[in-house]
Amino acid sequence: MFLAIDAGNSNIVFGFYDETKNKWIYEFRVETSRNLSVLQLEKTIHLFFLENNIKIDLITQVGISSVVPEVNPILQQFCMEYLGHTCYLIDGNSYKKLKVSTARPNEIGSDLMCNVAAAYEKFKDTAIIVDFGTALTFTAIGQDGKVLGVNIVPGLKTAIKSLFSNTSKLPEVELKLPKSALGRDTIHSIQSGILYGYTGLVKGMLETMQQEIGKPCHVIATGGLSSILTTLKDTFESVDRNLTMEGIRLITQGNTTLEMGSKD
Ligand SMILES: Nc1ncnc2c1ncn2[C@@H]1O[C@H](COP(=O)(O)OP(=O)(O)O)[C@@H](O)[C@H]1O
Ligand SMILES: CC(C)(COP(=O)(O)O)[C@@H](O)C(=O)NCCC(=O)O
Ligand SMILES: [K+]
Repeated sequence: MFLAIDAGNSNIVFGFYDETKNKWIYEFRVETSRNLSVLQLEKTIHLFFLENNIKIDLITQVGISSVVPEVNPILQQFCMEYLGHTCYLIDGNSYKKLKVSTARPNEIGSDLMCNVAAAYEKFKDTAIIVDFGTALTFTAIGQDGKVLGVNIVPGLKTAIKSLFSNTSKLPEVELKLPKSALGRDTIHSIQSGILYGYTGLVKGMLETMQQEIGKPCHVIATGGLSSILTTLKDTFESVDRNLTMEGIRLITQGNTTLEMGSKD
């Protein structure tokens, strides 16, 4: 069994891939805390393993993507102590040969690079990956797998939290699409503004990007919040919640069609 650990700014996701069944069989999330301790992580995971009858010995390999460097030592120590494994931490060296037309390839988040590897494996064609996490990101890949560009905006929850923390009177509202776009009270107004507003943002961004690329692209969504905007159901060719984990697996195992660069 392969274990992918995807450390994002809101959640650290542990994904378990069963190689005999060729599928992701479990997903486990913990909140990303910069004060996370190894002991705390071990306790939580231990319980999850017991509940799901997962045997540690079945884990043969561990790959990590992290965009939260503060938790890296904790995750590495966890792998060594609890799983008895060294882990492969994806970084700029993992994809140093990858064709990237952005100015500073090493700056790109490893989660986005994992998305690129997995989406290119799927389409082998121009594609845009929309990742609904703490940040909402758009990553464009060319026909040959070259990364054409990345756009970053505040994610849905981040936008809601930012209104709450920057105003006196706006509450933190549930991420729920209201029936009407015309807000009738404060909660409804925020929900409409964010959810219908982001619907337009995503559609507009995709249109602008495809115009610049000069052809229609495959568009795929991922991320913990990828199913909130039901208004976008016809915009995405597919929604793949495991895309980043799939990329972690492909890069760690050196199985990408893209020339990523050596992991040694
Ligand atoms: N099954 C789910 N249902 C609803 N929301 C979810 C689910 N899984 C994750 N989320 C939400 O998705 C967000 C995290 O998305 P994620 O893509 O993991 O972000 P990040 O990579 O920035 O940590 C969190 O706000 C979490 O509450
Ligand atoms: C854009 C991100 C913050 C997204 O992180 P997430 O929403 O998954 O927590 C992350 O990929 C990151 O820190 N990237 C570095 C900057 C870049 O990609 O150009
Ligand atoms: K992510």
